[in-house]
Amino acid sequence: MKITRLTTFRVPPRWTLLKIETDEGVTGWGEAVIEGRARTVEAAVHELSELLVGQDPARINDLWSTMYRGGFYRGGPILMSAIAGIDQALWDIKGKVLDKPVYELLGGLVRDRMKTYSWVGGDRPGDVIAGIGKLRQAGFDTFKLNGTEEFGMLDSTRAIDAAVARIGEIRAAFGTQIEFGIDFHGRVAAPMAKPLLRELEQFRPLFVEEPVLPEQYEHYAHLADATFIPLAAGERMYSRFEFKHVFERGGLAIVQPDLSHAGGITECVKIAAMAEAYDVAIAPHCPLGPVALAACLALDFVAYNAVIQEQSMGIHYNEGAELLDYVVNKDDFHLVDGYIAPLPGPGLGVVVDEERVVEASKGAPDWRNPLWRHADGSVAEW
Ligand SMILES: O=C(O)[C@H](O)[C@@H](O)[C@@H](O)[C@H](O)CO
Ligand SMILES: [Mg+2]
Repeated sequence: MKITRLTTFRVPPRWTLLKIETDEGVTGWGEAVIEGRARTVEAAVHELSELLVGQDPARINDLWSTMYRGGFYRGGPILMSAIAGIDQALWDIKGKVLDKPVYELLGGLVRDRMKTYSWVGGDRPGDVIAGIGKLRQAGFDTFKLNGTEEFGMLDSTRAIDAAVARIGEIRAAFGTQIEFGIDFHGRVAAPMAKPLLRELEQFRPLFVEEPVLPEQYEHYAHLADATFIPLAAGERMYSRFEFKHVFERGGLAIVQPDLSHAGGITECVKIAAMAEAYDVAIAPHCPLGPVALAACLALDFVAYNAVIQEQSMGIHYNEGAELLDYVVNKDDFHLVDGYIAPLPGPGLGVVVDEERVVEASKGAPDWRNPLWRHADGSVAEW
């Protein structure tokens, strides 16, 4: 079998679906995107296709090494997201050829169902109480919200109190009937992370995510020494070669690689194994589409230390399309009490509605994240 063509479809809300075709009619799908730089990753995919067309899609490990090592420069969000989407599609092809779900090819199920969580509150953690109430009726009991709005390197007591009050409202409204992670989203700098974590400790969040920016990863260990709140990060780390620094220094209780940013299934299976060796849990990041989620689930069902899965149903980014809009086998993604069963189909287990994808790709908007500024006019981390 030979790879014949790679086609990319930038579609609302902000995803890029990649289709890899072969000379025997088997096609695989992946999701190759960095949110906000879709065209850049798309260009990287088509540059990498020079290494793929004419090759045997079964040789995923060699194709992965060729893409990662063959171009001299390596790593980072653009190249690793391009490789990730291609890797997902190659695993999809392999599973379809062998008529097996990817998790079977990776050693079979380690669990019968996977816990998921749902976002509430949006960019500016607004009315999360109503959001949680609504989602609880859908069976969710675990949520994630942004912990702050713009936050200065040295911010006021009032800013800390506002963040704390919002979390306090959640516990007051729902007690311990629910769990929630708080995403600092990299908005909080090292000087403010410790005081903010201290004030939030009383509410026992499930985790605090990106407590500082990923390039400040050496602070994770210090922050972990100062708080009992489990710390999580990883969506802006792109390979096992980055994660190793975090494992060696410690500080993260949970790592959150994104299966569409950190090199795909091939790479994230390795990251999960490294994490387990350090007794670190894995909770794959996935604010994206159905193929990215299916790739996460392929990992979740084979990694012992996978603890919870982000999924984007109803997420504040999904304007113009919802998680399952491009999926034919929607029922396979049905959640029961927030849990999802293994996708039964071969490969990644997603039947893509190609006609809908092609239609949606016509004139797809270029999504950009907001550019925030502090009161003094300086750029604020979004
Ligand atoms: O935890 C999450 O889902 C992420 O922080 C998410 O908000 C961002 O990755 C966003 O998708 C970037 O455009
Ligand atoms: Mg996050």
